[in-house]
Order: sequence, then C-alpha cells, then structure tokens
Amino acid sequence: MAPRFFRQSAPARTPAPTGASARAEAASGAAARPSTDPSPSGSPSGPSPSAAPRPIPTARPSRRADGSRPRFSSDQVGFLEQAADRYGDIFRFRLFGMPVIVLNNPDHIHQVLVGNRHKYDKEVLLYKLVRPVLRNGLITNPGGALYMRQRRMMQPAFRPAVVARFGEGMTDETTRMLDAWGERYRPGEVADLSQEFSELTLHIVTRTLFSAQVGETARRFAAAFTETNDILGRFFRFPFPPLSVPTPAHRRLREAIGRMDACVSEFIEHSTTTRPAEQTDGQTAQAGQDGTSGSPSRGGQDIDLLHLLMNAVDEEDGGSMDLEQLHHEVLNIVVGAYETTTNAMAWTFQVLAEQPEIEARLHEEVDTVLAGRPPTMDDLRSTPYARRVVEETLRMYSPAWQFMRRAREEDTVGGHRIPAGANIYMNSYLLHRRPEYWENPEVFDPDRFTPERSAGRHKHAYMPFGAGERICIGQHFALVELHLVLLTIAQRYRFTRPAGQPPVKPKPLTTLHPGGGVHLEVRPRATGDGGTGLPGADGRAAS
Ligand code: HEM
Repeated sequence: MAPRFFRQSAPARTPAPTGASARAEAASGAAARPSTDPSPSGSPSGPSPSAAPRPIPTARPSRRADGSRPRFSSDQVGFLEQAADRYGDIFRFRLFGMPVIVLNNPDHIHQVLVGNRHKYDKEVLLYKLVRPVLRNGLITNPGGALYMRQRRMMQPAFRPAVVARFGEGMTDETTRMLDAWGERYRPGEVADLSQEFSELTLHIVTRTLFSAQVGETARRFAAAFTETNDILGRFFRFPFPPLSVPTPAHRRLREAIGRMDACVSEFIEHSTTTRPAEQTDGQTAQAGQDGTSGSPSRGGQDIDLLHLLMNAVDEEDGGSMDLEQLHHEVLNIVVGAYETTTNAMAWTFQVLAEQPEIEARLHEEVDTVLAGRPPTMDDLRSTPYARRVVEETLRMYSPAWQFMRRAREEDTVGGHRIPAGANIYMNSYLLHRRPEYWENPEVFDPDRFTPERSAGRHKHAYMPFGAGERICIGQHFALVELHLVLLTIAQRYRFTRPAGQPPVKPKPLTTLHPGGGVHLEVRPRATGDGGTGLPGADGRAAS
C-alpha cells in the first residue's frame, strides 16, 4: 500500500492567521504587563466571564550577560525558559511566523486537554507537518469520530494486564543487548548508549508488535523505520520545503515508508495465514481486563500487538479496522514508542553516572530484591526507588516535551480570551520546572515522588504523557519498559562519565534529546559490590 503523501495538497502550509481579533490581541499583548494566575490550583477559567479579558503578553527576550537575546529558532529552551520565568502562566510568540499562545499553568493546560477538550483539536502545525507520513494514525489524527473509534478499538491492547504479557520480551531483549556488551566493550570502554538504546527500543517494539516469528521482516522494517526517522528528524529542524515537494530526501522518505508498509503487509499476511481458530472471533483485544482472557498468549505462544489490533472490534458499531488504517496505526505506535523511550533511557543513565549516591541506592534495591535473577513483572512493585528514578527522569527530561492544539472555537482560559483558530503550545519541560509546584526543580531528586512528598502537589503539574482523551496510549507500556530495562541493566552494569566530558545539555528536536548523545564508560558489576567489584567472565552478576 503506497503512501500517498505526494498526491495530497500541500500539508505543511502555515495555517491561516487567526484574524483581526488576533492581531488586535497581539497589539494589546505587546503593551501588557506579565500576568500570573493568582491561585496556583485556581479556577481553570479565572475571573468571571463578564470580566474584561486579560491581555496575553508577547514574549520579548531580554539580553543575556553576553548581550545576545535567546531566539526560539536558535535556542528554543533558553527562549522558552526566559519567557516562562518572566511571564509565568501565559505568553505569546511567533513560531515560523505564526502566532502561538503558550500555556504554562497546570489548570489552564488541563482545561485545554481535559475540561474543554471538545473546543480543541490537532489541526495544528506540529501534527500537520508529519501527517503526510503518519497519516490518520492516533498521533496525528486531528480528532473527531474516526479518532474516537480508533482509540476505543486500540485501548484494550494497551491495558496493564495485556502489557504485562510483554514484560518478559522486554527483559529478554535487554539481556540480549547486555550479553553482546560482554563481547563488545572492555571494562571502562566508552559506549554510545543513545545508539545502544535506540536499537534496544526498536527491538522491543518490533518484538511486541510482530513477535519473534517474523525476524527478517522485522529487521527490514526497523531499517526502513530508522531511515524514515532520520529524514523526519532533519525535516523537523528545518521544515521546508513541505514534504509534498519531491526533493531527493523526501523521495527517499516516501520509499522508506513504502518499504515499511510492505513489511506490515507481510506481517498481516503472515498473521492471517497462521492465525489459530480461536483468534478469529474478535474477542482477543476486547477482553483482557483481568489478565486472564484476552491476554496475549495462544497455546503458550506469544500473541503480538498486531494480532490484537487486527482482531479489535468496535464496541459501538461492531466493525473492525481496515487494512490501510491498521498500517497507519502500526506506524504511529512505532513512532510513538521509539524516540521517547530511547531518550528516557539515555537520560536515566546519564543522570545516574553523574549522581553516584542515587546510583548506589538503586543498586542496593536491585541487588536486595533480585538477588542475581533477572527481573519480572512481579518485581516492579517491590522496586519503588527504581520507579521513582524513572518518574524523576520523565519530570526533568520529559521526552515528548511539547504538544500543540488548535482552538476550534473561542474559549477563556485563566481570564484570557483564546480566539477561535488560535494555536496553543504546551511544554512539559517548562511545566515540570515551575518553582511554584516543584521544590528545587533543577535538582534530580527521585524522592520527590514518594507518596508523602507527592501528597500536597498540584495534581496537574506532572504530565510527561499528556492528559485527557489524547493521553499517551502507550503510557503503561513505556513505564513498564523503562522500569524493567533499568532493573535489568542496573543489575549487571554501571556507568561513569569519561574524564573531562562536558555536561550533557538537552537538545530540542521533536523529542527532547540528550545533546550530542549519551557516551559513558561501561563497567560490568557484581551483585552487592557497590559498583566496585570485579565482573564475572560474561559481565553477569556473580551471586
Ligand atoms: C517515555 C515514553 C513516552 C512518552 C514520554 C510519551 C509521551 C506522549 C505524549 C505526551 C502524548 C500526547 C501528545 C499530545 O497530547 O499531543 C503521547 C501520545 C501517544 N503515544 Fe506516547 N509516549 C511514550 C511512549 C509511548 C509508547 C511506548 C507508545 C506505544 C507503544 C506510544 C504511543 C503513543 C500514541 C499512539 C500516541 C497518540 C495517542 C492519541 O492521541 O490517542 N507512546 N505520547
């Protein structure tokens, strides 16, 4: 099934300006004083509707010590941080010449994503740019009836009881990677962990989606996907010309997507011809709430996500997904799962290498609970410190750090008028660092996620997976994966920063990357050695 993106009308066109009212607002915003919602947990829509709307200030970066001003195009993080410090809850700026309103108050964001979600959709730059590639899959679907149907059908395949069945594959793939490290790295040798983790996450997601039975096709899929992702990554840094213009890179992109689609067709064909009778009744993905029926196993064999999606039935109309839509969804799942989890893993180990006392606490927990055996799903509950390390990584280095919405109709947020057509920008990197909600936000402190310290926190101040009906469908999958991978690696390896290595800074791309990648010295460890003992012959923990 060939991708159709060159035949579509120009997808990356800048949306129409928001009209005279928006220009008037921009003008009044220029003269406005910074505005902050008076109550941190406050009323989502602020002052009474009859009150005059409060102006939205336009972000005007001030000079830094060296005399320069941060610009969004060259220093996105610096620009946004400075504006958030100065304006707090809400401000506006221009993104590729288009007016954008930034929301940075948890209640306001909640109103857009949850309370008044029917007033907003995804017909907005960030998603329009990639729609020619991701097409009508969940990530880029603008919203509405097709979206709701797809989400309803796919949700059961991502329930905790179903994800639990994928845990073994996640640990297995990680163990396979670590076994290879025994050959690949001498103790103390520097490894490119960003690269290692990008291969690992791709192996995990293709195994989960397509199971082990289709190894060769999965490898071709992974190669085509990596090429797609590289070209898309470059496109995001400079999104011109639109993807509909057939430049050599865009042609390669189209070919790579065609190769991915062909692989998915093979997977589907393979699944259809080998599908056992009990799967044809459409029950597989619909059940599974209790982890007994509908779990991804058939006669001891693994059932993959693809099978679950192929068999998904809409509870409202009784229909299933057509093949074209299935292709789109598979692509969206891989894209959603790949860079986000890769970056989260890379950040986790970078931070641990910089914070030996946190690493030591993690090792103590891992060694005590696992006592040398590989982790299972049952260990997730008994390793709360590891879970907190994951949560704190997702706070400080939230990989899916920015998302956008378009206002379909006028709204009032925190007393500010949001005109119909306005582009709304939200950024969890900023939100997760607001000092009003986070004590010492620049400090990596997993214990801020203990139940006691979480108790008084604003309930919408943490949203690495978004919120509302479009919250990440893979949230549970990602948390299980990150937790299991952390336990499996921490049990066998530790990492140190090479002498003289400069601090790794966040690099803002579509997702938030560790700039320059994570390169650390790899050292096998022995259980209970506090990270200093000699490795076993194959780098495995010596119990
Ligand atoms: C640390 C890892 C991950 C993070 C931080 C993350 C974050 C997010 C966020 C913030 C959104 C919402 C975007 C918005 O509202 O505009 C989202 C959506 C989505 N994510 Fe994830 N994600 C992660 C892992 C995954 C995984 C593992 C999968 C699949 C297995 C996945 C699949 C998706 C899909 C399909 C959507 C679109 C959902 C919808 O609109 O209905 N993500 N993700």
